[in-house]
Order: sequence, then structure tokens, then C-alpha cells
Amino acid sequence: MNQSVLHLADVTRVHGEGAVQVNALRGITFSVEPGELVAVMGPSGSGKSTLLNLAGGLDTPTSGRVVVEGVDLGAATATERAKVRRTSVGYVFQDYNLIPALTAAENVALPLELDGVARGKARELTLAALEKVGIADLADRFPDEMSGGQQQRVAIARAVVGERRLILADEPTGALDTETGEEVLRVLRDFCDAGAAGVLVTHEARHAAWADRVVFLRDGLVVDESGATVGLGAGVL
Ligand SMILES: Nc1ncnc2c1ncn2[C@@H]1O[C@H](COP(=O)(O)OP(=O)(O)OP(=O)(O)O)[C@@H](O)[C@H]1O
Repeated sequence: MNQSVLHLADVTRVHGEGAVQVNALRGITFSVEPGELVAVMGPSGSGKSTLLNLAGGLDTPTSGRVVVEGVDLGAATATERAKVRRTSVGYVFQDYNLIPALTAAENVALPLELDGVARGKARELTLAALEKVGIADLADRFPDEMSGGQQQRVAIARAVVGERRLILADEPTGALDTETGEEVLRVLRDFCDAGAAGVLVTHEARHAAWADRVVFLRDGLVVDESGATVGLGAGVL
């Protein structure tokens, strides 16, 4: 059996202390396998971003285990955790988070350069990633010279460059029109079809339809889990 790319085992996360304590996650267990795209849906405050931050090693659980590509992030040293973040995990945000002073290619190459990949190799991997998202011809453009959809493609290329296998996408289509949003989701889907594992946080059922499974959160608990083509009733949201 393939090893899960992401595994959360009975994860809780309590934010704050005392009277302002919030149980953001109250015992979540789920896995994402290679090739799988899982949508996470739920009302505002249900714990979606907390889940994504834990999965990416940006936050640590109060209890439970978060395992990325076989590395238990809780048991790992800070150096090991940072390495998993750099080499296994890619983030895609609603607002792209590109660096305006860098070209598309430079934005994509940045995580590789931070990881010490030699320049020539970084350039090669960068162009391959831009090619995969269909914008290799825009490699030398700056973010403000590209449309929103093109910028989000750059962000996806940056998230997957160098064979990172876990893509965490937080409302990646939130700033895009419907058609462009669907194109971006198709790119995400393609990467998962090619073997990556993806987690897509979304409020929109029609976006979740790109996923293999949908996990519904409410008040920090998984309240439902289903295939993307069933169970998308508005009652859950
Ligand atoms: N750093 C923090 N300190 C205190 N409480 C927090 C913190 N981060 C999140 N919370 C609380 O934890 C709960 C879950 O928040 P989270 O951001 O994970 O929800 P969400 O489902 O992503 O919401 P949204 O859809 O609005 O982004 C909320 O009640 C939120 O107020």
C-alpha cells in the first residue's frame, strides 16, 4: 500500500487560554493519499485554516499526530520540520502571495534557491513547473504584468516545484472569475492526477466537485465525509 502523503491522527488544537480558549479542532483523523485531492468545507470558524496550517507544519497540534510523508511533525526537530515544509509542502493562497519585485520564474525558483538547489538546476525545474501550468512563455513577466489566473498559476508552479507532493490550497480561486477559477482548479487536479496529494479549502460546492472526497467540518469536528459527487447538500453548510 502507498504511504499516505498526509495523515492526521486524532488531532486537537486549542487556541488561546482561559476564558478566551477556543477548541479550533476537536479530534480530527484523516489521510490524503498520493493522487488524491480532498476538499475541506465548512462554515467560517469551523477550523479549516487551522487544519491547513497544521498539515503544513506552520502550527503544531495541542494533541494528536500530524504525519507528512512519513515524518511525524510533532516528534521531528525544528530543523526536520522546516525541511518537510521546504521540500514536501506547497501552499497556494487566495491572494497568490507572489513577490512583486520578482519575475514569474524568480518567484517559482525562490523555494529551490532557499533550499540550496544550484542555479542551473533551479532554472530547469522552474521552467518545467511553469510549462506544466501552461505559462512558460510568461516566465520573465512580473506579477503586475499578469492576470489573476496567470498569477495563481505561478503560485501553483511555486507550490509544486521540485517535486513537492503535498499541495495545500486555501480558497485558491477566491479572487478569480468563475472561468479562470475553474482553469486553476483543473491545474490543481492535474497535479494530483500526476501523483501529488492535495487539500483544497473551499466554500463552493462546485469547486469541491473537482475533489475525490469532501470533508465537512463544523465546530472543529468532521461531521461528514463523502465522495465529491454525492452529499453536497446545502444542509451541511
Ligand atoms: N490564533 C488564534 N487565536 C485564537 N483563536 C483562533 C486563532 N486562530 C483561529 N482561532 C479560532 O479558531 C476557530 C477556527 O478558526 P479557523 O481560522 O481555523 O476557521 P476557518 O474554518 O478557517 O474559518 P474561515 O472560513 O472564516 O477562514 C475560530 O473560532 C477562530 O476564531
